[in-house]
Amino acid sequence: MRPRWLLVVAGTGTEVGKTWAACRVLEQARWRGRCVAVRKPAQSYREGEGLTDAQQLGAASGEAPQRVCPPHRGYPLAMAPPMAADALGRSPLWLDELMSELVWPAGVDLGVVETAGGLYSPITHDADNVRLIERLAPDAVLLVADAGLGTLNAVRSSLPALEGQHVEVFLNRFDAAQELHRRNRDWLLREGIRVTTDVEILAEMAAPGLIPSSPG
Ligand SMILES: C[C@@H]1NC(=O)N[C@@H]1CCCCCC(=O)O
Repeated sequence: MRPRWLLVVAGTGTEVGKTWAACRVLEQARWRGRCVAVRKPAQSYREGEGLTDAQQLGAASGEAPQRVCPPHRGYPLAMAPPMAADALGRSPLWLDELMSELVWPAGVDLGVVETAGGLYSPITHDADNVRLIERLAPDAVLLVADAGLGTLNAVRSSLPALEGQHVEVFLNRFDAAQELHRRNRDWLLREGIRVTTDVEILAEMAAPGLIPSSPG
């Protein structure tokens, strides 16, 4: 059963803070009494280096990590998941299989899918995250980018890959005291890009369908 609102959390690259942002969205929606669920179709990680993405996301959504990412889709090697599968001698990943494993419980208000790596990073042997997002046909995409130097290129080169999607850009690690951060935000806004730097309103931005319209 499809969630009422399906949000993809994608990134301009790896380690820009996708998991952190996804956790904040899930927590905010839960605080508002919404039923949430999160999926990471495949993940790779450095073994012994803290919590995996699925563990962090599960803590935020209240789900077991193995429901967030099936254990056979977890690769203890920091590479794109299909590359890690090759390197570990495990079977190849196919988009159709990942899609069929994405199962949602009934009655979910907000379903979040977190991608792995940047938009053009391969997620399976036959697809990158752009294709995964096309197949998911989400209600919105939260594109997470770092707020510092390189932001303009990272955001502007990612957006064409998301043509046709409703995109909200979140500038992570934004520091209003830094002129570069402020100017990056203003530059993107001036180009008509929807940008937020405020983590407190992330869920409202990324999932406006969660806020019930007032009667009358
Ligand atoms: C280690 C990170 N964890 C995860 O699940 N995905 C990241 C992997 C990023 C792969 C980037 C491949 C590339 O674009 O070169």
